[in-house]
Amino acid sequence: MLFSANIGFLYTDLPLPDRIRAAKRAGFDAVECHFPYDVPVAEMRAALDETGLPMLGLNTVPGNPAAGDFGLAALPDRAEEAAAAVRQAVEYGAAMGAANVHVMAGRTDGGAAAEQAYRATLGLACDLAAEKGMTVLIEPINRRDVAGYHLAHVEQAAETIAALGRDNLRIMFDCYHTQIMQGDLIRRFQTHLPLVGHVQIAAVPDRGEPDGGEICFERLLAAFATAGWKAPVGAEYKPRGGDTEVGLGWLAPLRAALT
Ligand SMILES: O=C(O)C(=O)[C@@H](O)CO
Ligand SMILES: [Mg+2]
Repeated sequence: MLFSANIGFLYTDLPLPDRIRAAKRAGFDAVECHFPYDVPVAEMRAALDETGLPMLGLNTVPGNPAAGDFGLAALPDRAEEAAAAVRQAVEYGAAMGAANVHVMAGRTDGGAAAEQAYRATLGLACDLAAEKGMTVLIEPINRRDVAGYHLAHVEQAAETIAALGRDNLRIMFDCYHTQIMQGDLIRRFQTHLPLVGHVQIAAVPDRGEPDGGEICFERLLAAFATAGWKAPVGAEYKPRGGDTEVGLGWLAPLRAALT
């Protein structure tokens, strides 16, 4: 099993390009990020070239987090901002060599207008991403952490993907969020595997290192591998002690157990 360091949550004491270098030293096979936009893309590219790590993805900007925004794509009255966020993410992502762009939906009332806006933004994202050979990801996010998030269930993501009928639209299967909202992770993953573009893990409920809580990662990821998952799994957790290096004791044993 291969692992990707999510440098949005890991190594947060370092500048982003140095987080890529730290991930390489720690033995990760890939990296992924959240919002790299303040860093000149050439600096990200240089760290990726130097380490040889693939960049799996980045997020569209969330809007104004201080005002409670957690994405824009499904907000009917923010369509222009959502489109600009998509253009920015595809452009930056392509320059960095990223494989995927995660388009963040935002908090909505869950009504038809929101889903219509969401599909319109995703259609644009798929068109732009296709020109760069990139895939668009949509991620069901738990509503305990992000109340009102438009996309919270894997089946809803599958419905949206079916409605759009695009080849480059996939699910970000984040086991942390889906365990909280729905559970039944192994069956749900097997059922939706053809639609899954990326997998992420963290302990539940504390979102710490994947070495405890209510998920047995060894058995979960063994089942994912048996189902056919070969791409890296994203380590998207918040180190419990704050120090990423100190908390990395989970990586080698989990990798060894899965080989
Ligand atoms: O919160 C998550 O889970 C994510 O994967 C992020 O991309 C959202 O910021
Ligand atoms: Mg995630």
